[in-house]
Amino acid sequence: MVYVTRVEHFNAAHKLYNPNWSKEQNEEAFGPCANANWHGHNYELHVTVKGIPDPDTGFIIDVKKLSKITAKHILDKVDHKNLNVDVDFMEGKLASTENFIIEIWKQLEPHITGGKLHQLRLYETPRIYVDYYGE
Ligand SMILES: Nc1nc2c(c(=O)[nH]1)N=C([C@H](O)[C@H](O)COP(=O)(O)OP(=O)(O)OP(=O)(O)O)CN2
Repeated sequence: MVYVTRVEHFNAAHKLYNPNWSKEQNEEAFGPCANANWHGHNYELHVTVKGIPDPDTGFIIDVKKLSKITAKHILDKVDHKNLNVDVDFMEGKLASTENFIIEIWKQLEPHITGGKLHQLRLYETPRIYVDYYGE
């Protein structure tokens, strides 16, 4: 089994806010990321597909095609957008990195052909990232 990874990047704005909580509770939980404090991140998304290389191409999946699939189903919807307001698949979700990666998986996984989606890694900042394996 071989694992091939394509790295993508995008910029998006968000705030961390629980609508069921008071302003004070949100500030307590999320600090400067809460309430009206919209801010942006330079996200980096690592998409890893596993499989056996095709004997004719040597590819599990052509990473150029993988990049186009990711662009169509994720990047075109989130790049330069507000995750709390503009992104249909984040509607009703708290825009944490954890929730975001789960929703990205749901959008992307059905469109991966050839290999199988193995892992997503999403960097919110160079010091904060989450991994997700679809379970
Ligand atoms: N478990 C999580 N914790 C936090 C998340 C998250 O998604 N999951 N997100 C945030 C905020 O979005 C915050 O904006 C993170 O950015 P920042 O404070 O700039 O993060 P850094 O630690 O990289 O920056 P420092 O300057 O090193 O503090 C908070 N928590």
